[in-house]
Amino acid sequence: MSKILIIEDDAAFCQMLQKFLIRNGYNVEVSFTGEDAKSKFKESSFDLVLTDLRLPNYDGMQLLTDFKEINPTIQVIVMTGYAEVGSAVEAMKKGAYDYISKPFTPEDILMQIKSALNEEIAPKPTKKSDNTKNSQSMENVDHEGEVITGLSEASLKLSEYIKLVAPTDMSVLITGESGTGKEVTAKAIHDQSKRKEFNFVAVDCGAIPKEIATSEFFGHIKGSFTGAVEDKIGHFEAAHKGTLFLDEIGNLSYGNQIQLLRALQERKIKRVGSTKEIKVDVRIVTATNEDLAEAVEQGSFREDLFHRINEFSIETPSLEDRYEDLMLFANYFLKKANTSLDKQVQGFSQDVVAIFGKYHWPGNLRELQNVIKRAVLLTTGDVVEKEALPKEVYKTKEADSSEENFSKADYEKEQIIKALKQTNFNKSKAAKLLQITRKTLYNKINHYKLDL
Ligand SMILES: Nc1ncnc2c1ncn2[C@@H]1O[C@H](COP(=O)(O)OP(=O)(O)OP(=O)(O)O)[C@@H](O)[C@H]1O
Repeated sequence: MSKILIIEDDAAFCQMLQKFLIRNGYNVEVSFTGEDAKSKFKESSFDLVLTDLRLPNYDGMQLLTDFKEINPTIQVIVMTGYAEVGSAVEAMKKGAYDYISKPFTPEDILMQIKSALNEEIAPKPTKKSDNTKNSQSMENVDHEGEVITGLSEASLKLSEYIKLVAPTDMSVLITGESGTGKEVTAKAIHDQSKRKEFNFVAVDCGAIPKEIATSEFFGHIKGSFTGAVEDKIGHFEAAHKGTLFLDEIGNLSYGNQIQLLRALQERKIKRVGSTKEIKVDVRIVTATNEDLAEAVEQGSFREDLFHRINEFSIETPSLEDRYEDLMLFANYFLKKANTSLDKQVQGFSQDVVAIFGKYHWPGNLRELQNVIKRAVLLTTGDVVEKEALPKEVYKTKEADSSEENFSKADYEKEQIIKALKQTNFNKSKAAKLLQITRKTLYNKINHYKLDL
């Protein structure tokens, strides 16, 4: 049985990966820090190392060099963020076998491991969702994501809009704060459309370096540039007859916006290095947590493209706006965490329910999900207790005397003005800086009657 060492500081992710690999017949050890990994590596012999490059208090590249010094034949696969391709290439120069960009599917990592260990690779299933790999993450290892509809007015309205627009071919712009379920909404539109038998291709425009965006969108042919070692289809072709979901569309460079607009208008694309036009039939769904209309006014987003992608718009509500659904989501995330971490936590203590109700959840559903997953990991009893929650969830709004409120208000006002100045009065960016939602920022601007 081959022995694998995983080094990753995200404990929950690490354990999920460990379980998945154990289920696939490997002997797996994990380390959350570089120091620990090094001592484990010295003590016992491994066939393969799977390591993150960014580790607390340890340079991942140095760790790779150390491993290679101890055992020059060790196979190392590095896990990187999409934007870190440069360091991945450097890692390979230092002897890493390969790199894999996060998020990745379980099948992808399994294939790479098998290939590194020279094991036989089973043929990939040919189901339609194969091309949707960008939209999947390790979250899908243990649990097929369900979509919770919710019963609050805001949730019902969201479902109604999805139902209404899904069967049409209209392009949809989904706006909403970070973590409110924009991608889930885009997928629901696809699943309820006549395109559902074809691919849903999700692309995070914020994570694609602008130099490679053209080839990512439209593909390339072998030899068209250094590194184009074989023909590659782009996201447009992959989404043919299906749905192309462009997340964080506001992050596209101006040049890429022009290319995108042209492809949408002409419904034809050309791969980089090729003169052949290829017809594509894609429905476009986009998402942003920026104020695109403001970006248009400021000249950083093209107005023609804005209208082209915004035939219909949907706003995903913040968790604050769907508070009636909070425990519905909490219980669902508990079930999901139990499944992925192999735990049997039954519920939440009264204290925790009260804390959840008071907290304003700036990171919305994603934050709720992360808080619950972490809490499930830390819980040894039947129910999640306050101690398993991160402090910031229950340490808010505790000081409530009017004097404190007064000085707090002054301080808050000052911070808001400072953040707005710092971001050139871009409210989305200022809200991000202040770690509050855009809506909360607008409310506070009104509340303090700030004249901007
Ligand atoms: N209706 C829902 N039912 C179940 N889970 C949901 C639902 N909506 C969102 N989630 C979960 O909440 C998390 C955040 O959702 P999603 O990624 O769609 O948000 P987002 O708005 O696209 O985030 P970002 O702005 O950061 O890209 C995901 O893990 C998703 O599975």
